[in-house]
Amino acid sequence: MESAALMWSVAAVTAAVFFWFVCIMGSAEVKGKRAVDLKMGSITRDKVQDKYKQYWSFFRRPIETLNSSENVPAFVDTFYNLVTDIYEWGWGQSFHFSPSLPGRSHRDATRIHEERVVDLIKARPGNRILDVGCGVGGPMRAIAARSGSDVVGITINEYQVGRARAHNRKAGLDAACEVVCGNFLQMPFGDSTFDGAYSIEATCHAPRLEDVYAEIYRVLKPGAMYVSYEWVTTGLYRAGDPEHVEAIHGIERGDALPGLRSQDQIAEVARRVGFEVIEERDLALPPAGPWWNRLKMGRLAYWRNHILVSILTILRIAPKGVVEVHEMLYETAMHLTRGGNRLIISLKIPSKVGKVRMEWSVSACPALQALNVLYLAAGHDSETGTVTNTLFL
Ligand SMILES: C=C(CC[C@@H](C)[C@H]1CC[C@H]2C3=CC[C@H]4[C@H](C)[C@@H](O)CC[C@]4(C)[C@H]3CC[C@]12C)C(C)C
Ligand SMILES: C[S@@+](CC[C@H](N)C(=O)[O-])C[C@H]1O[C@@H](n2cnc3c(N)ncnc32)[C@H](O)[C@@H]1O
Repeated sequence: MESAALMWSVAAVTAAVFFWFVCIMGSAEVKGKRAVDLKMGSITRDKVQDKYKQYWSFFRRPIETLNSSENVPAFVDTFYNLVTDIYEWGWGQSFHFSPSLPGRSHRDATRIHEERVVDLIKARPGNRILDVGCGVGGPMRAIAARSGSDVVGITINEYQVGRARAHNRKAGLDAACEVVCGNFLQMPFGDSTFDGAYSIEATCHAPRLEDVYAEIYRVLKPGAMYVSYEWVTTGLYRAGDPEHVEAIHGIERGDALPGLRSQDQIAEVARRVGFEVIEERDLALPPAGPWWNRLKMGRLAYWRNHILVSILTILRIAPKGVVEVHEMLYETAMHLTRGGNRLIISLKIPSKVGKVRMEWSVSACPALQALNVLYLAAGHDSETGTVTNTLFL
């Protein structure tokens, strides 16, 4: 009798520890996803491993063949089927980095970085704003809530559309946020139909940046503003250094990128399609804290997540293939950290491009600088050529 009671107690404790490990420790940052709910987007369970292998062999090809390939959007779609739930579970609803802000949480830094868009493109209540490559809509909700604008997001991935709509409803923002499934290289929107646009770490998936920038230019009303947070290689990147090349290729393979562009190419492309470039800035440079800091979540956290996905796969709760996808993301995180530490990749060159001309003057505001925030004042007037606008970046 006593040994039966002991066995039951051991079983109960084991179950409680397992529940805590999976459901509490393994729950999403923003409680959006739990480890036990990991799916692989719209891919059926039995196809996950095959799809992962197809993805991997496609993105291991030489970059020159990738950026001329018509198949890139289809493989980017597969990539987001494979990673969307893991991103939500391990990172949250905003699939991007942000400059780290001393004394502020990652969550705050993310929101501040997103809300900065509102000022940059001057989004106002009643405006129609386009989110190019919207993911599951973390930025879209922050920007709609902050600006009172209506935001229309586009993503190539159907599964993300469902996730974004569900989050919008839950946040009570479904009237202000619309999500469309489509290719940003051929958008299903009329010419001159948006008052502003932004893209956050999304246009790096385009094989040719011209194509997506030209589409954005087409759908913007004359004078409207566009801001893009781009992933780029910096001037320190040396194509002859094997360590640099390995880091950059690792980032491209593990993030479905058909070839990273260098920092001096972005504004040039924007001009070529008709934009006037108003301002360009590398937010990875001081005073901003390193964007890759957040990846230093510690080997323990990665190890815990690895054990979790392995157990869930053995129990057939998670589909076969999840462990490989998780492993790929871990490798990618290592390459991103290496690239960041060597300063050969910068993830933040927001280039603010618009169809109007404005004069900019930069002045330092000590109080704001303490938060690693820069203060910009712009002057421009319709009659005299100088209106006053104050932007907090
Ligand atoms: C802009 C893009 C995505 C940027 C980031 C949101 C993601 C890049 C690498 C991802 C991650 C790497 C390691 C994962 C970890 C192994 C896992 O346990 C939990 C999730 C990760 C932290 C995951 C989260 C998202 C990233 C940081 C690209 C695609 C253009
Ligand atoms: C790294 S995520 C960023 C998502 C979002 N901007 C955010 O910060 O949370 C990149 C997004 O770009 C989208 N994307 C990539 N290529 C696309 C294409 N050709 N057409 C539409 N969306 C695309 C992906 O589906 C994904 O939603």
